[in-house]
Amino acid sequence: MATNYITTISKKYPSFRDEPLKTVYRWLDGKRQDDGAEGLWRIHDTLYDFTDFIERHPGGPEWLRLTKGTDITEAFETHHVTVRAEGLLGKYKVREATTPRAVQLTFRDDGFYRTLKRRVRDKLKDIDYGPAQRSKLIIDSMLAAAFGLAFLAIRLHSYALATVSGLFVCWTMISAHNFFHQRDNWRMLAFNLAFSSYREWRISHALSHHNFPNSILDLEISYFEPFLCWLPNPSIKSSVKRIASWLYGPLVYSFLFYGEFVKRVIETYETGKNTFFLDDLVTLILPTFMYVVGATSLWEVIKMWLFIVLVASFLFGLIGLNAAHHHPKAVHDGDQIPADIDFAVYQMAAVIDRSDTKGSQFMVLTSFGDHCLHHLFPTLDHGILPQLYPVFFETCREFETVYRELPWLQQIIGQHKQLARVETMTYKPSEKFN
Ligand code: HEM
Repeated sequence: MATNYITTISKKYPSFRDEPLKTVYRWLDGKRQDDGAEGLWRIHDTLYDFTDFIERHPGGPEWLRLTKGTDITEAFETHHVTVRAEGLLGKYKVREATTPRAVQLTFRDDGFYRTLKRRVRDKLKDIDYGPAQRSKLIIDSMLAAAFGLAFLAIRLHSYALATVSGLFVCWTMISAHNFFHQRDNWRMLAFNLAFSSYREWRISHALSHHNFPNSILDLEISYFEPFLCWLPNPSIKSSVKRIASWLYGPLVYSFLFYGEFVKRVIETYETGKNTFFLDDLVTLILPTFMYVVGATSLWEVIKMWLFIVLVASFLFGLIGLNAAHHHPKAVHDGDQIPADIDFAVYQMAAVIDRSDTKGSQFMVLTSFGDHCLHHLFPTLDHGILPQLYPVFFETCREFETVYRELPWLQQIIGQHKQLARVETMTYKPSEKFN
């Protein structure tokens, strides 16, 4: 039978996507307008009212508070591996939705994702959870190293040591990403170490990017579009931008963290909506510590701290934007994908894993490693993901979907080729890779 293809997972061009100030709250407003959730929460084709459940939600109240009025199908499916959450749905059901879903990703009971989830659920009963504890030890050690090096840097007036401190700030933040995907816990706050916000990333990264990677619904695509454009669409990237972005890309990486802060200041000023919370003060802990223990001038501390943030930002961009999504063979909106694509198959289409970090828990935790499995089960600690490969590969074979991986150098070269790519391609799940 001939396969039908589609070129986007979003049936409708997302509302507010092209507004000049792209923010997480505007993204949620757009979903409220487009998702047919009628002011409630939508899962598949049913509407629910979880108002009374918000404060009791084991994952934390924020997830449900933020998503009222939107379709949470993908988030609901991926954030609950056990059947407990599904068992609660009946209690909160209101009625059937009147419009079809805006996103064309499927979760058939006999499809790839649900089959794999059942197998993972069984597997989780007898795996070793020791590595999840080790993840905590790793992030705690990196946090301590970031502070220790910042102390030495300010005492010895050494920008070389400040650079290494920046590396540890970056690694700490990437590892904190493992924790903000999970139920509320203090380690997620480490993500706020350098002007970033775990709260905003739970929307832009966990709800937007994770569920709809490389699509027009992915904020990690639209945020960068004025500067770095990965969609293969000549109408949004001129010939000059396609190549010039290779040169100024590193500058974009360096100012990512400052940019996030400035954007939130502008948003608060322009919309009157406060986007700052008590946890944003975490950003000030490192410079305050440097000032207290460094016994030097405030100006010295500010200069060196801003330098540490710059280094951390550059490395975060370098690692994050070359991690797994922007190789020319990774599907981007505009490329052809099979119609009715299963959620898991779409994730595999949009991810090419890093092969060189496999097997090292430290490397995986600090490089967005084991990314495919992480997209499929974001609440599972990165430390335990390697134990799931046997059931994952078994399911890949059964559904004739090829798992793809490449070393970092090829990911970096691929990311630059993707910035230049304007021709679209067709993704065939069973097609051989390499
Ligand atoms: C935007 C949608 C949602 C998100 C992002 C979300 C996120 C999460 C997260 C991060 C956890 C912690 C997982 C862990 O530590 O293993 C969790 C647990 C849980 N959530 Fe949600 N959740 C959502 C919607 C819901 C809804 C609608 C229900 C109930 C009807 C629900 C019920 C539960 C339950 C029972 C748990 C405990 C863990 C389990 O037994 O699976 N969640 N959720």
